[in-house]
Amino acid sequence: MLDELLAAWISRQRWFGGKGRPIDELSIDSDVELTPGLRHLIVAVWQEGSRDRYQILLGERDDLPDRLAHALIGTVGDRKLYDAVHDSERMSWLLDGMARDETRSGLRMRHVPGVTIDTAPRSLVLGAEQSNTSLVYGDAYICKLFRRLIPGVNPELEIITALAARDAPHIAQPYGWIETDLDGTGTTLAIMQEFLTPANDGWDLALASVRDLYACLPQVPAGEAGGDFAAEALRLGNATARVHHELAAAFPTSVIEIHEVKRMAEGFRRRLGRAVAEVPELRQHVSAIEHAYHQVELLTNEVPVQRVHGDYHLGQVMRTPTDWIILDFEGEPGQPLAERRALSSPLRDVAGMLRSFDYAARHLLAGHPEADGLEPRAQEWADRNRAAFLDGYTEGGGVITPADAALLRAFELSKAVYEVVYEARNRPSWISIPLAAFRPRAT
Ligand SMILES: Nc1ncnc2c1ncn2[C@@H]1O[C@H](COP(=O)(O)OP(=O)(O)O)[C@@H](O)[C@H]1O
Ligand SMILES: O=P(O)(O)O[C@H]1O[C@H](CO)[C@@H](O[C@H]2O[C@H](CO)[C@@H](O)[C@H](O)[C@H]2O)[C@H](O)[C@H]1O
Repeated sequence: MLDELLAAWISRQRWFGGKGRPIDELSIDSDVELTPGLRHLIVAVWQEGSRDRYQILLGERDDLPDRLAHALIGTVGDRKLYDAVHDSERMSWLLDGMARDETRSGLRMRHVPGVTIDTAPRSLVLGAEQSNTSLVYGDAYICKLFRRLIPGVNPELEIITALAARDAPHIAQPYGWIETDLDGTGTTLAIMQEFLTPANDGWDLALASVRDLYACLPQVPAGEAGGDFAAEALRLGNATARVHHELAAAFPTSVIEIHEVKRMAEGFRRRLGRAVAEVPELRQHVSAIEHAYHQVELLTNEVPVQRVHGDYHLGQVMRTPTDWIILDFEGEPGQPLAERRALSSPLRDVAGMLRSFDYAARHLLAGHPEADGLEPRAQEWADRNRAAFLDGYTEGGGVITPADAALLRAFELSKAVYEVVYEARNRPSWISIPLAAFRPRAT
């Protein structure tokens, strides 16, 4: 009964990674009471022979107040069951637990040594388009609850604690975390960090700039439009290079020898093969993409690798009054943990952000009645900000040599392939944005 209710509910959640595929079965792997009226569930969702596990904080009440009506999952007996992340009373329990380093029903709640947690703030669920669920406590903390669980320490926790220990700039301070054992392995369930305020998401800032440019009549060059973003793109490039430097200092680094570079191209091809099988629109671009991947096989230099961000885009960076802060070092949601923690070329992150400038420029064109006329403006905005970001990256000490062009292009295309699948699953009306990346271009 509960499993059926959860299966129907989970498939509608923004953070559910298996959208677009029917759920064959949902089973409850663990169900523990944390405190009266609050249960922690780990459920296994079976789809087309594969299993993903998710965590759910399940609230139970006899009556559901109006403020929680939208969180209702269903009624079992005379109890209302609901998504407890929306219940600030129950969510105080997590904050208290981290403040006191408590362990309850197998959940270990911890704070970063030396930090004192204020337990007074009440939580609100952040309304962001997310692969997880974030609770904001007052204007002090943001606690990200990972929805899809993968056994092991989350790379984001690993990275931000290592960078904070080095007093690295451009990160949000970590304050606490929650973990449990999954398949016998300590597994991160949540991470709590400093809540940045006032601060603006890079995506929102970039879109404001693009809107300004489109609205600017008579048309002026992007650099002369009111909301030009290039100075910010430059600063962001600079911050990115500094964080790459810190990551290289905090974790081991290595190189991919020339004879192994071929394997990188094979990795790109495997992802392409899987993507084409899922999204047939990609098929017509395969030979152009393959051509770019082949250039990687012709590289004659070894490739330096290190820990990287892994899913770098404008939605992962925030501008505070003083600086750019980089968030969400957990890699691409949906990839195996080993892949997300693997050393990679920092060019992968550079490529991710370059793609994001294209996204910001093109996102307002999808469905726009004047899309054709605005297309050159979109290209101009993207080119200008991509170039500024690259300048900032090298100014900040990042290394991009002429020989890196082939690898950077391959990373960009591989990211676009990932994005096509991501959009097909999550936002089909956006799919034209990453598909535009496969058109021939000058740079
Ligand atoms: N430390 C923070 N301070 C303020 N806002 C934050 C912070 N961390 C994340 N956010 C907001 O939450 C959004 C989603 O966060 P993110 O870590 O990218 O989650 P997800 O991995 O689920 O996408 C960000 O785009 C940003 O708007
Ligand atoms: O932020 P997440 O870790 O959940 O990342 C996933 O979702 C992103 C969308 O929210 C997605 O990013 C794509 O869309 C962005 C605009 O919404 C754009 O800035 C990015 O360049 C583009 O890749 C990301 O790929 C996905 O992993």
